[in-house]
Amino acid sequence: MINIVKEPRLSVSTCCLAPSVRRPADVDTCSWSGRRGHSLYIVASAFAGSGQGVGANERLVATTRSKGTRRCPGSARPSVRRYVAAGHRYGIEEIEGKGLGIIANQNLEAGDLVFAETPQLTFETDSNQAIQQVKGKFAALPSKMQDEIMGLADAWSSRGRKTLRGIIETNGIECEPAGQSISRKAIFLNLSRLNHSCNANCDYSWNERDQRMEVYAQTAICEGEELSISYIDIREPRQVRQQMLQDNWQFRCSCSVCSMRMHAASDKRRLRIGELSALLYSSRSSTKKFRIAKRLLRLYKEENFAVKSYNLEACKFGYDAALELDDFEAAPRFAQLGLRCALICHGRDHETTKEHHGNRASF
Ligand SMILES: C[S@@+](CC[C@H](N)C(=O)[O-])C[C@H]1O[C@@H](n2cnc3c(N)ncnc32)[C@H](O)[C@@H]1O
Repeated sequence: MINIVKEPRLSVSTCCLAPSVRRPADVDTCSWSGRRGHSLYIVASAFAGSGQGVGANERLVATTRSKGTRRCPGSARPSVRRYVAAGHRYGIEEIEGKGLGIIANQNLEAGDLVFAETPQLTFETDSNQAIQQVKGKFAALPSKMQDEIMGLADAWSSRGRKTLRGIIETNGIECEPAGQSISRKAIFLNLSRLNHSCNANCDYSWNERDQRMEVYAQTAICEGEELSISYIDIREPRQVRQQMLQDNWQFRCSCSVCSMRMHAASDKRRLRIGELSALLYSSRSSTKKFRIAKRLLRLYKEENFAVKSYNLEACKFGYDAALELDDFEAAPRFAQLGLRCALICHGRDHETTKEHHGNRASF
């Protein structure tokens, strides 16, 4: 999940689909005039049935929020109609200034699976033929699915005229087993509605066995709160983050971190976090890696990072370094924390979680 090479996590950022001038070509043979646009009539994609995702072609229906449930302080939202599938943990609705977004329909705990979704369109991003491949696959889809895909946001649309290329740039998301270079991306109908935050409360994890993307809550979330993911590596100061989001998704981020008036301390911390994270990979000394891992864990806590993939990375390095240093007190602590983070990021059955289970069990 972590890109050490600081590139956007969402969107297609390859030579084939994202040339140095990132704006997709105006003339695109797969252009669309936005027939349905941002309609609130959404048909969910097919799911490999965890019971927590939306079923294949299940229509999302309007509901109103149930009364009398726990609410987060300050999360009161005007009474809105939600478009949800009955019994699901989230709904899709209009969010002021952001287009559509996803809202929690119930209180969630860290590690809860919010939904799982199979991709509608996959493509290789390291192929010179990437855009042709996407167009070919798109053309082969049923027209209803083409409509659904063309109903997704296009950050590059001009006067409401969307292009397939713009939609892929805006919504394409990597789906590779952890640790592999990103060369396969996909379009998902529901996942694509998650907006960005520089301290997101959700993260996504590719489940290679079931060939589906899973979205996990990273912290406790109250009913009515917006669910968010991070489109970029957030270990950057505000100005860099804002520039990346503007360049790649055409919006100015006003998340809780970006809108802090006193952001100097956060910027300083994130810069340091970025430097230390890079050092984890470049350093050859186990002693140094061990110290960096511990320092990073402290900084993530101070910066209140909700997403646990960064902690998971630090735990993995810390655990390996502790073993190399024969530190049999620290190693199980890293293993224990790593397992907790893996469960929150990836759920029980993921290979990464099993690896951390193994580490924990060896003590
Ligand atoms: C992947 S889409 C997310 C869903 C989108 N809001 C929709 O209506 O389908 C990305 C686009 O959503 C909008 N967006 C995402 N996060 C945002 C944020 N934090 N603030 C404002 N706009 C945001 C931007 O227009 C961006 O190009």
